[in-house]
Amino acid sequence: MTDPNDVAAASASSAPVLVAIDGPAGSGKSSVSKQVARRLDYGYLDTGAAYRALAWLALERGVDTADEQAVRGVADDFDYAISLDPGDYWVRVGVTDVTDAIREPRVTDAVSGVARVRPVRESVNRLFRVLVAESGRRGVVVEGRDITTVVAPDAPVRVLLTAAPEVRAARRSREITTQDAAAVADALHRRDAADSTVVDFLTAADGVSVVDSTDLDFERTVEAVIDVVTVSLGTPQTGAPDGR
Ligand SMILES: Nc1ncnc2c1ncn2[C@@H]1O[C@H](COP(=O)(O)OP(=O)(O)O)[C@@H](O)[C@H]1O
Ligand SMILES: Nc1ccn([C@@H]2O[C@H](COP(=O)(O)OP(=O)(O)O)[C@@H](O)[C@H]2O)c(=O)n1
Repeated sequence: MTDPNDVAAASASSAPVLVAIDGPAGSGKSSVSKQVARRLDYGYLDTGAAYRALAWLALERGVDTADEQAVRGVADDFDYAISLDPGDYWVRVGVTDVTDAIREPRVTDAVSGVARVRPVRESVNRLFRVLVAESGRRGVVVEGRDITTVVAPDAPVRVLLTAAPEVRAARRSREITTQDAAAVADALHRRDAADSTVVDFLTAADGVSVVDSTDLDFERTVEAVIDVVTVSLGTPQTGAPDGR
């Protein structure tokens, strides 16, 4: 895990503009954030991938994710890397590419157990801040559950991306073809319930703008988030010409 001393060194370098996006499972955080980052020519940081990669590593090692002490042991030896390029997304643990493996249902089922361990959260949060500070980007879209409240409460742009539970479950079940829709919906609601005991990502904190995508298609959701960025930063945001 990252040396806390790295944080001071990292924060001394020029700080990218942060767009913080939180929300429940299936609200569109990853896909919308990635597209917003492309449009603005910003970096993109998927924070959930770190918790998923840690859960993957715990499963690889046969560690019971209900055992906090054992999970902390795995986190102490977590060689993690993630791409912040929205056009080239990958996640690695050591030399292993785990980009696809961390989306497997067995990992999804285990991830909340890992995410509820406080020292693990503190440790990955330090890592996120270093990744952003060292990104070399003029801005980074960071998405997760506690970005607007814990990881980057001072971010100039803070968004809570929501959608009705049945809409989120339907979106996720269209992606997962190895499980039936009822099982996917059940797993999603159970995970939200477990996760929301640790951080509140269902109500907007003060100063956080809500984008409800229940009745918006993907494109309109991206535009709604870019509108929040424009209003929050006070200038129209122009990104890369190939950002669309
Ligand atoms: N506004 C939207 N309308 C329809 N589908 C959407 C919308 N936003 C996201 N999606 C789709 O819903 C699915 C879940 O989105 P995802 O970005 O993985 O959500 P999250 O990261 O919040 O779990 C993806 O297949 C995505 O393409
Ligand atoms: N900032 C974050 C991001 C994710 N997580 C945890 O990581 C898990 C996976 O996050 P994710 O963003 O990949 O989940 P999806 O909503 O994309 O399915 C969540 O279910 C939470 O347990 C968290 O606790 N805090």
